[in-house]
Amino acid sequence: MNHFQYKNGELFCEDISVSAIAKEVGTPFYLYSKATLTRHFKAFDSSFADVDHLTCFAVKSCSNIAVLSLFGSLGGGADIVSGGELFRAIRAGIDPKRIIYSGVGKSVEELRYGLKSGILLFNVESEQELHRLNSVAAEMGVTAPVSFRVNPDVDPKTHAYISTGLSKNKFGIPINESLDLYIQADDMANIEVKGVSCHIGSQLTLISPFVETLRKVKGFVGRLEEKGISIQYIDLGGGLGIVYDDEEPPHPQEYAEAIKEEMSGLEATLILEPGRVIVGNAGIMVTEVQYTKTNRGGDHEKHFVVVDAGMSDLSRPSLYGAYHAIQPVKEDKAVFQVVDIVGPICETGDFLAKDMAFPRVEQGDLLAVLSAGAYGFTMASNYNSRPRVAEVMVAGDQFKIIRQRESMEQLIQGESIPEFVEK
Ligand SMILES: Cc1ncc(COP(=O)(O)O)c(C=O)c1O
Ligand SMILES: N[C@@H](CCCC[NH3+])C(=O)O
Repeated sequence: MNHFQYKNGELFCEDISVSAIAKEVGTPFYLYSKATLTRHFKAFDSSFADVDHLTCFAVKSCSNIAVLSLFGSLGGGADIVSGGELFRAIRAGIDPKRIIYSGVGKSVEELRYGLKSGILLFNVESEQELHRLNSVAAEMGVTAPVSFRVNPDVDPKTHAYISTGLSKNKFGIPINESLDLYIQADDMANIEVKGVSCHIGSQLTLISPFVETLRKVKGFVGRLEEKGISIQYIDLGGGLGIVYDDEEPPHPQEYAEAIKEEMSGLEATLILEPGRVIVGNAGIMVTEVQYTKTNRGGDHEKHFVVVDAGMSDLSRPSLYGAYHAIQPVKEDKAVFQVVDIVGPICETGDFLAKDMAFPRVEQGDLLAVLSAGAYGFTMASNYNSRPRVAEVMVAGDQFKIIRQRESMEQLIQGESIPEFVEK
């Protein structure tokens, strides 16, 4: 359930019509519903209410500080993967003791920043990272709290580009080779071993890969205990899928029940890193039709709806062939035709939808691209020198721009013409 619904033929976000927002903000823009964000966060988090757990929202999925601050106020922490995300999380008021740091390529500077900030855990992804972290911590005279991200070699049965827990993926340390690393880390002066973490992929629609992973982790924790290494945190990562089209992902409650059953007997705090399941259907992208056209070949004709948002604003369709439902903001359009909905960017791969049966729309009509709250704005770029779009949050009958549309000046901010180029 989300708060993007039609009322009298007009799409509303909570109590405000999307057209009214577009009139003030211009297009394109991302639009988030506070009530939906809150509802989805609580639905996930409260499913684990009876176990010791921490929900660390995956910042990469939707990183606006207003969104992070909302989840912080609901008791959430943050799963970060860069110094930039750490900066955002702290600015949003998230307690560093609720921040965990994943990622295969943490730089010395980023490790230092994490240590200085006093984060809860570093999810270390390689032996070299462990050594780097130990020496940075030694140099700073502190101890680094560590989980290793183990790679359980479980097939998450999702898109190949967002599968992360197979042995052929770059993430984590093969679970079978991790024991020696734990023993090594346990002896290091500036490392405190605290947990085991994993994350097998994103947009999972089955529970079984999570359960298989947790079983492997559980077995591994037993082996660690035999070596005298006790584990305080078990981090299962994120990955629960959502409905974009006709998927049937499990409800967070079902997911939680399966996990809790497997966790029984373990004395550790459970950490979860959900992203998409919380924000995916709490945000849409609004775009305006610029042109419609038909390109005819010998034996075919192709209809295009050209809109003012493209792959630089929402890259998922181009990057993964991902499906996003698209609907006109005004519902009264009745004649359907099969169209490609494309952006203004000079790439054939710049599309938001391909061969979609779509009501006949006209120049100036507003379209809502649904399920755009996760990996939407955060994956936007300035390709074709397009300023990044605005982000807006609605709460009831109010809305606020939570990120201004970029200006032309911001587009070239930091650029300069050196003397040896100037005429
Ligand atoms: C380490 C890590 N944690 C959490 C997530 C969040 O995943 P999702 O948005 O699928 O819940 C990701 C992204 O897949 C990730 O790489
Ligand atoms: N960017 C991906 C998800 C990647 C998750 C990161 N580990 C998507 O849009 O589906």
